[in-house]
Amino acid sequence: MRLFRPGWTLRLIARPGFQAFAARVPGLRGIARREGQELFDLVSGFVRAQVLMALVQLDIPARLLDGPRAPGDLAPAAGLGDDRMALLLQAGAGIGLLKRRRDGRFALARKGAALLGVPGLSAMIRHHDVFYRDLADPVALLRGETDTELAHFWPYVFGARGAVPDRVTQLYSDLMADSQGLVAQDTLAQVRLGSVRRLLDVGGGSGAFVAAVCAAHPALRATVFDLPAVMPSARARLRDAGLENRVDLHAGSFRDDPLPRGADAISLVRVLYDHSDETVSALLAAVFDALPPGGRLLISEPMGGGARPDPSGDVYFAFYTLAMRTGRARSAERIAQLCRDAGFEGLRCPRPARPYVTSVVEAFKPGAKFRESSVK
Ligand SMILES: C[S@@+](CC[C@H](N)C(=O)[O-])C[C@H]1O[C@@H](n2cnc3c(N)ncnc32)[C@H](O)[C@@H]1O
Repeated sequence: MRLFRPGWTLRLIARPGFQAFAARVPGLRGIARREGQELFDLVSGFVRAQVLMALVQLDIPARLLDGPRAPGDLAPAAGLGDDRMALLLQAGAGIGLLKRRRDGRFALARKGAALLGVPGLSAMIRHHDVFYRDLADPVALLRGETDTELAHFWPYVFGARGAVPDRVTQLYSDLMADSQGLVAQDTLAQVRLGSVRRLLDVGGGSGAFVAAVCAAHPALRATVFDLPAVMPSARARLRDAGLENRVDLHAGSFRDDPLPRGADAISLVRVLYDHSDETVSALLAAVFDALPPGGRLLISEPMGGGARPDPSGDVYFAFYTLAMRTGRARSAERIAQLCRDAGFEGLRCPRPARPYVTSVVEAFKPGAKFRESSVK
């Protein structure tokens, strides 16, 4: 007979009496306090996120960039009374974005300054009002009973073609392009594209990834393939970057149209997680078809659902894609399997530097060129 049934420690910890006991015992006390604080951080997570939202909506970090300010200085422009501004600034200091000075003024903390320095982060926070409304009843969301706003916010989710207002297309293109700098940086650090002659970026949005690749590889040419509605913003961005002679634009839907041929590498950056397994399998088959023997497939996006759950892929992106209703955050192993099913080999899943930014999977179409490059 076993002395202790499996899980006895968890049942012990779950007893209110044990919690009171642990708070008194040296050794256990430190652990209980730390875990208690972590638990409370989870309980108050939504309030923290809303404090962050208020700070960003009222431009407080930007307004503190020139130096510390008193609540009374900042209150009128925000339409708040001095006491409410003091409450908000105090909360901002509580979550580590601001610092309270002895004289009662508030200054930007390092994290608050970094928030301004990450392109697209403020815009991302601002658009979370939509996401939070979708999360208002998380069980209903999980049961599929919510008509989510995010599904309508991202117009291509249901395969829309051209019927989306320009303002909406521009908004999502900007959100994606702003955050693309970090994604491109982490992606390019994980792969060597020196031998690539032409890159086809499928779902390439307004061309921000291709622009970063062209800057890193001056001899490379590229094509951006995306929905017709996205083409005007891609054209404008690539023209501003002086890349109109190196990058072609190809309008189409990968659900309905063949992918252009002629590229020896194809990238899918933050594309797969928007779509169902069925759409992803069909897309990977089309990519396989469009590549020459030895051609390279590069997938880069936040991933989740793997053996080591993490708060970015398995909480944020998992629920974000759930609210979008068509896709899901997949693990590198799952993506690699879908690639193998499509015929790819030579799979690489390098360890991501910042999983909350992106993770990479690289694969090759079987063929002479792949064998040559893999021997190097
Ligand atoms: C999340 S955004 C990523 C954009 C860009 N790759 C990036 O990382 O910034 C997904 C992109 O896929 C494009 N897309 C979605 N469905 C598509 C389809 N059926 N055919 C072509 N592009 C599509 C969208 O228009 C959008 O630009």
